Amino acid sequence: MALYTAPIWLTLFLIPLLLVLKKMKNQNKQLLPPSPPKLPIIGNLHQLGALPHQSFWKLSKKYGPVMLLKIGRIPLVVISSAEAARDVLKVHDLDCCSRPPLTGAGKLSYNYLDISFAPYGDYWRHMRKLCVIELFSVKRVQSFRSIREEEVALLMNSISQASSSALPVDLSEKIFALNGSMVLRMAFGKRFQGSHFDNHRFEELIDESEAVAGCFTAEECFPYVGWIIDRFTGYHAKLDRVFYELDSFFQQEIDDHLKFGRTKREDEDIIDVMLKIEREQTKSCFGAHLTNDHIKAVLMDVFLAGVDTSAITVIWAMAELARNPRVMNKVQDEVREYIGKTGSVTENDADQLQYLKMVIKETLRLHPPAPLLLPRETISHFKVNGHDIYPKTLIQVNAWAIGRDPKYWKKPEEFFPERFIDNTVDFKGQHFEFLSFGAGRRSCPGSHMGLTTVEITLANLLYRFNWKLSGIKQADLNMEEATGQSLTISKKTPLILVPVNYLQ
Ligand code: HEM
Repeated sequence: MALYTAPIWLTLFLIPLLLVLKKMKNQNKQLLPPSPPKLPIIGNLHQLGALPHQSFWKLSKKYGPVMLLKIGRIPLVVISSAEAARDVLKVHDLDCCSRPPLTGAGKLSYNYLDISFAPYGDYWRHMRKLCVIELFSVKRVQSFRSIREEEVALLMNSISQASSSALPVDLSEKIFALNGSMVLRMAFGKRFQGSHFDNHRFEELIDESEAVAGCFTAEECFPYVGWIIDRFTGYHAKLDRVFYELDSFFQQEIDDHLKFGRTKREDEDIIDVMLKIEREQTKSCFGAHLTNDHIKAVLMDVFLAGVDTSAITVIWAMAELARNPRVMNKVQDEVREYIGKTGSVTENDADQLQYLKMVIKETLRLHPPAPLLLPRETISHFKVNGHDIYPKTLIQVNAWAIGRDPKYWKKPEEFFPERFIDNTVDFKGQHFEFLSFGAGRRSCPGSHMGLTTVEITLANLLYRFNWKLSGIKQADLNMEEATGQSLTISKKTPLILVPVNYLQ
């Protein structure tokens, strides 16, 4: 009996042991992406630099297009080629279409009730669908047309005054203010000039919100000790202040819209639309009722995603044109020939200007406002280029580096809009060498609104004025990127140009 039981016990012991050993062997076979050397505790944090997309680009030349970094305890995979971007944003889109739970984003989005920062799931799907249909559709964008045309006309008048005295204008300031006004009017249906909450404070608030929303706290990167750094930098106090200011502002606007006797407007603003949905909704929409917090979270998205991105694009475009007179003359000829002497460019006109569209494309290739898109978080395990990527990994796609890669672009550093003649490559999410609006499930739903704003602004600036540099040569125009921003990157120094009236 003992003779036979011994092998049975042995087998019962051996099988689990073999299984454990096999699992360990498989685990050893896992192929993580190459990594630059790390330091204890901080990992690769010291290699991020002031402009992470540029640092990642340099590192990727040595460590490849799929590269693993550690930011404290957080694993981060940086994607730097069109092929790997296709794998991540198309083939494995579903495996990595969530967003990391960032403290700042969580607070400013009323615990992820928005679209941009909400984790992937039913709620995000419903909310995104609702906003795509109700807020970002071609019809809705069209309904805001008069706002854009009026605001652009006001800007042209103010530049015209400066031009009559041959004064230089700070175009960066003016373009940010223009976009701020447009978004405020689209969201709240009124202008804020001269009030306590004027454009200047609004712009500051957007910058401050982006700075606290788009980054990890030290506590998230370094558990146990990070909170000391956060206390030292005043992160939470800053976040609370920004949240309080925006929240009271949004609440007041919602209350004003709910006031009895408010005159009904023909063109609904974003609060009108959201309040209508709140009134008419069926409970099944989100499994819960749409509340004021949902509305405020969407407003937050519209402000954070909608103001900076379009303004940054217009400013880079004007900077590139100012140092490329050949392109400047060609695009101005196109606009002026098409418009004649009518005095201004309408949105219908702007839509017909093919070379202008190429100028915008070329600007977005070289200067994508969100150079690393928005961070994604993986939901499940998958492989890219044979490398294992595990759940809860942060993914950043370096759209900026891919847009400058000589593998896909001839003379990539040159501002040459003609590269898009007879070229089907576009930024609509199907060509992974050109990712200014992202791709896949989390791609930008506001691209039509953004592009319409950029086109009408640029077309009028180019039609109404000739532009001269203020006391510097073209080659000396500062084209550096600003540091200290988190989600979007703008031009470092203000763009100062001298306007000369074309229509005397
Ligand atoms: C030139 C203008 C714009 C550019 C270049 C731009 C670019 C982007 C990029 C790169 C992303 C991230 C995509 C990804 O993670 O794959 C994004 C997301 C987003 N954008 Fe835009 N954007 C622009 C204008 C706008 C406007 C005007 C709005 C709305 C008013 C908007 C709303 C959003 C929202 C809500 C998301 C988050 C989508 C999600 O997570 O599901 N964007 N945008």
